[in-house]
Amino acid sequence: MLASAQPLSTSSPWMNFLKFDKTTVAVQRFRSPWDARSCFTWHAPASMMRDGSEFKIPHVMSVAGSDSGGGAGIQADLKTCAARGVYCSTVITAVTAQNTVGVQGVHILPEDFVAKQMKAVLSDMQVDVVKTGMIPSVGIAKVLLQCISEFPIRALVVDPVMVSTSGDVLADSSILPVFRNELLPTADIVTANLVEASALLGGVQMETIDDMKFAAKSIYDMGPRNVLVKGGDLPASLDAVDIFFDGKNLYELSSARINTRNTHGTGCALASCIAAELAKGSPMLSAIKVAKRFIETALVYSKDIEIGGGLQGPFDHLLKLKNVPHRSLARCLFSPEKLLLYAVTNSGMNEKWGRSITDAVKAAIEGGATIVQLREKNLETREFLEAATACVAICRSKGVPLLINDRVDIALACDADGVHIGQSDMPTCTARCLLGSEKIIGVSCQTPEQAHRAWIDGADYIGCGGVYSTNTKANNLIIGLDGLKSVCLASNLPVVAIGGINSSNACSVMEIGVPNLKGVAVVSALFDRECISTETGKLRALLEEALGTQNGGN
Ligand SMILES: Nc1ncnc2c1ncn2[C@@H]1O[C@H](COP(=O)(O)OP(=O)(O)O)[C@@H](O)[C@H]1O
Ligand SMILES: Cc1ncc(COP(=O)(O)O)c(N)n1
Repeated sequence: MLASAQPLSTSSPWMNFLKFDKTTVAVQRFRSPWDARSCFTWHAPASMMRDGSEFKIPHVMSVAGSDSGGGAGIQADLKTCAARGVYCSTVITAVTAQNTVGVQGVHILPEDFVAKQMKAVLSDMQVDVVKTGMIPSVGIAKVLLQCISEFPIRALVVDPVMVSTSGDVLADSSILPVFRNELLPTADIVTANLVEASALLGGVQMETIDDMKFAAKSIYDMGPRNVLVKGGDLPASLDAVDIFFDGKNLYELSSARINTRNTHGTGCALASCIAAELAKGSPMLSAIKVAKRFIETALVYSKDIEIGGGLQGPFDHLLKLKNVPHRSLARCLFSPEKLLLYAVTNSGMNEKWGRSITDAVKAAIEGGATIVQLREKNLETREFLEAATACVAICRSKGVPLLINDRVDIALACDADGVHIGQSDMPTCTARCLLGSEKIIGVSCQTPEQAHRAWIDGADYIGCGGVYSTNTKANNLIIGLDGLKSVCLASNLPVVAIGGINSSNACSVMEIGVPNLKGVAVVSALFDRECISTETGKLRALLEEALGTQNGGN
């Protein structure tokens, strides 16, 4: 259940009188009606609560400007929420023509159209948290205040965007009174950078941590429930220090200052990450700590990426842009025909013959393997990852897909083409969530029920066996050719047969007469032989012949 908000009056009775010098801060303080609401008495994490059969997805609505360069504004909010696993709807207040050099133009949207966007979202979707960025006009601020008074939300995060990192004005000083008198008093948190904090406080100097502490307390006196003063631009500080004030305690939140030009949009991402964590149900201080860590991690990851030629570059919220170790080599698209001769490695056999995994994989590909799986049960993770990364490079250069047995983490880390999982490994749908839609997932099935399930759960192919007895898998059930056929018939997925298959029985397997049986997976008959490439070549020729006979017979 969401906590419901008290309706908010649009006329503002919470006028504060602040005198902005450090000695006298005379404050007449009226808290907003939101003080009375229980927006932070979280009944249960909003995230992933099962309500009947449906998941309640934490939802942030971002009310902000569009940054054509994609680093800040709405674009930053969308990426941040996606990275944090939270749904983000967007109400665009202005469209900016912007890049890493600066802001070349600002087109403010008509306030009635901003209102239309807001109502469209709020009237239909259950928004947990509203996060505001660029509010470029008093009219748009009023529209926002009106809308959030009409619809229940759990929290309001205000990032009082005024000037871009490049120094361009995004909201002029005419916005300050409505910020001070109306928006801030309704906010659960305000996240102001040094320039914004100074502007809100009528131009106070912001040069030291003590100035930031003073500012946090003074802004708090304008009515928000919490204040974060961000020190990204604090000249004298070696660390990136932010000051958080919750009305009782002051916190100095410090992280390493990352030496990079790619800090465009950090403020937007910080605020939307706080909003995302609040939407999941986090208390305020932990939401801020998570957000700060999120920024630090993203900046470390992105410190050397090059997008645009200006002074302030964007960073990578999703930590994905560099994750293509072999970017010059195209990923293999999976087609069922690739299952024809499926080579599955075995570390014991490589040890026996004194071969490295990479040499074994190279030889199998040379002989004509059409797909390779690394099935390494003895290697430590580090060693396995190194070998897998090398094998990905080899396989990709030859257009042969490489899958990892069981280890989704290794597959992700080395950017393999996918995984092969068994019935007692990670569930297929969980593996799919982790791997995304592009990776190949193969599932071992021995029964028609398992085969049907694999199809429903989003597998790409089925590995079916043991067709014959084998000593590469202990206690393996032998299902024979009949079992193989019934599995094939139970699923629309392509099937590869496995278990004791070699050049003397491969043709009989391929001749069972089901169109979705696409090939054979082989371990010993390739890797427990003196010359892997010769054995692979022989088997490939036999399979081609069996295929030719089948196609000729059609
Ligand atoms: N170079 C940096 N290294 C680490 N953290 C940074 C760096 N620059 C900014 N931050 C952090 O990013 C967040 C946004 O801060 P800031 O850049 O001051 O906001 P804005 O983008 O609104 O100007 C803060 O948590 C700040 O500490
Ligand atoms: C549309 C829009 N919103 C916010 C910012 C602030 O981001 P930054 O301070 O990093 O320039 C921006 N530049 N553009």
